[in-house]
Amino acid sequence: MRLAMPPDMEPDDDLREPEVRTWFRKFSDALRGLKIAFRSEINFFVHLFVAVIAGVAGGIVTMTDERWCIFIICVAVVLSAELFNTAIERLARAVTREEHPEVRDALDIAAGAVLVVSIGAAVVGVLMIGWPFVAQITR
Ligand SMILES: Nc1ncnc2c1ncn2[C@@H]1O[C@H](COP(=O)(O)OP(=O)(O)OP(=O)(O)O)[C@@H](O)[C@H]1O
Repeated sequence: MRLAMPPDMEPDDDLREPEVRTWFRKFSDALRGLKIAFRSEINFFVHLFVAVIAGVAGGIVTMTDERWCIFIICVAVVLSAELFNTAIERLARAVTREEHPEVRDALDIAAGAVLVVSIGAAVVGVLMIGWPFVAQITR
């Protein structure tokens, strides 16, 4: 079966070679995404600020390598969730600027994902850094 060609498509459009993207190009596109997200979302600075404070407190209580790994994974997971949330917000805005119940659900679900990992990371931070830090300074 031959599908009808969209009106804005030239006859040879579907025969063109797909663009070969180098690893350098993919990497620079990913860095561009990071830059856009960090510039447009205050949430990243809030997460980074909390991470820096926790990192300094972690340095004071002298954590083991394993604990540093858990700390780094927590920070990476929270920032990744925030990046996905930002990406979904951008897509939603591109799809429609009108009120839409399913867009609302999608945005709220994405925000819920950030909330879940943030609470998880906060609990890990309190158990692994907060309490040892308080114990050390009140000794
Ligand atoms: N097109 C839409 N239709 C229906 N509800 C929407 C729509 N756009 C946004 N909302 C609602 O408004 C909320 C905030 O959306 P917005 O994209 O402005 O997020 P934000 O204020 O930048 O949030 P965040 O702090 O997570 O980045 C969404 O969680 C959703 O409930």
